[in-house]
Amino acid sequence: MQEASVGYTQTKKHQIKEKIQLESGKKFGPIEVAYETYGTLNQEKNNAILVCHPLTGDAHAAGYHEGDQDPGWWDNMIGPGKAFDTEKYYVICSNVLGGCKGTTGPKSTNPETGEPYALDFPVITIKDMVKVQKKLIDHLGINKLFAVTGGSMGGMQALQWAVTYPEAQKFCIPIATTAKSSPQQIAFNEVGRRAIMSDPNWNQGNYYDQEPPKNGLSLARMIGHITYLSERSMRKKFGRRLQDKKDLSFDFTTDFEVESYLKYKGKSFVKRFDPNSYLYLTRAIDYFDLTDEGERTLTEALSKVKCKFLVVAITSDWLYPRYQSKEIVRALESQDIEVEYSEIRSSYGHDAFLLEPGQLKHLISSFLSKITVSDVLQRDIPLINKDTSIQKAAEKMINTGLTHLPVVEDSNKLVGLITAWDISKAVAENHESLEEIMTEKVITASENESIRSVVAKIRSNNISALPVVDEKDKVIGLVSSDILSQLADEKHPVPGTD
Ligand SMILES: CC(=O)SCCNC(=O)CCNC(=O)[C@H](O)C(C)(C)COP(=O)(O)OP(=O)(O)OC[C@H]1O[C@@H](n2cnc3c(N)ncnc32)[C@H](O)[C@@H]1OP(=O)(O)O
Ligand SMILES: N[C@@H](CCO)C(=O)O
Repeated sequence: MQEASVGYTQTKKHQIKEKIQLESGKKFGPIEVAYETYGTLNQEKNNAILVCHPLTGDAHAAGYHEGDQDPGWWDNMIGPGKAFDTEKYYVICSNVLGGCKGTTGPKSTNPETGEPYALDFPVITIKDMVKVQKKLIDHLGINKLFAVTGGSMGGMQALQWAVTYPEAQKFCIPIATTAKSSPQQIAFNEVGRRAIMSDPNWNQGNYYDQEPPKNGLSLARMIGHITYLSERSMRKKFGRRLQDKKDLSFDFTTDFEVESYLKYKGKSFVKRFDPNSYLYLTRAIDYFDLTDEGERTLTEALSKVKCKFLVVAITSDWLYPRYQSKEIVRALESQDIEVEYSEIRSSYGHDAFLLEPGQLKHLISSFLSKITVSDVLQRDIPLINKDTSIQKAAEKMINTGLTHLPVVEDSNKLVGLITAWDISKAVAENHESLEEIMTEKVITASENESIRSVVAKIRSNNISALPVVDEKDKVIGLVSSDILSQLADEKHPVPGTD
């Protein structure tokens, strides 16, 4: 399928009225959450992918806002035919707590004072960000996310989701990240923060009605940006070329292209970011440590996770080096948790997760294509037996929204299937018992069957849901054609389809 844009998008808002308990012990609220969604949430609400943004990202991950020249920050990854294919998945991205792009952060108005919070905003952590995202996901009525993903600080959030809400996602794809910030990462963040706080315009964070600390923020971004590139990519991009001059100036004006580039990056950053948010978000990154400051090992921290992992590192990333991803992989493997490790081979450095969509698409789609029925089946379904009244069966369908109910006997052994159509027929033809109308030769799926195989069954028999049974014909759950067709791999059409 050809890649395409999700088109025009709009940022929506969700209000969390109650206060939430922060990791610091403080309670904080109300909170407004800015978010965008792309694609369509299916009826079962099981095709949602939460994309968590990196340090300076926002809710606008894909598509265009009216009047904008540039698309969202991960537009090369999200859209029809892209790695996160919006023809299959419903992609959600929200601005983090503490951010400056619509979600409550230091520049938001404190309802108690009517003034911006500034430094009265509480120190927040990755756990707190994730807690707020969970409230948004609950609000959208999604019990279980198909996947949670993100790069850098987004990868930290994805890991934290798997630890805090083990039942809430099937797949976790952390990219170019770590299970705990290293001294070097903290050190760079601290230099950036000092640059902001040393700017006289910072004024202890109270600059919202005056000139903001632009020089400090710009300097912080210049330092940060160096860490997002690799030595090789800088050499390739700039060499020692001079900017708009033939000779060295022998003063402290801009001589080299690389200097000009960094100044440009710093200057453009201040137009889109709040200095206080930079302080708070880098602090949240510093505090990120799944081992809770050594209170438990990483293996212990990850011992309760339930999802499958694809951990992606970047070969030239010296800010979040590969060993940090491998630590996560080893800890998961030692717990027998299914994990794949892959590398983006790139000279771009840390920012390669924004610049190598081709490789990422290949890694992610081949990882997601390995899913089986067990990854998508709905386990919590009502079962009925032959003696259930037709009215009761109809009630169960209405209450659950399911159009197929397996009929079982002792120990949940499958003996038949009732569909909404059967119920209509029973009413029209005056049948009195389920036994008269149920299908006895039921086509079923097994837990480890591939999606392709089940889609083939569904299409060739023209049915829309299958009971999933174990080797003793005991019902485990139900899969519907909706999610299955979406996940079927278009590169390998399912037999019997055009
Ligand atoms: C909303 C968000 O952005 S979310 C988070 C993701 N975004 C970021 O991280 C932004 C910071 N990262 C970057 O800028 C990254 O380098 C990338 C990955 C996003 C962009 O990579 P590339 O497309 O290779 O762009 P590159 O780094 O070369 O920068 C290009 C810009 O620098 C300018 N530039 C290049 N060389 C020079 C120079 N010698 N002097 C001055 N400016 C220069 C270009 O004119 C261009 O300007 P424009 O962005 O206004 O068009
Ligand atoms: N360059 C990205 C990654 C930082 O880790 C950003 O600014 O968010």
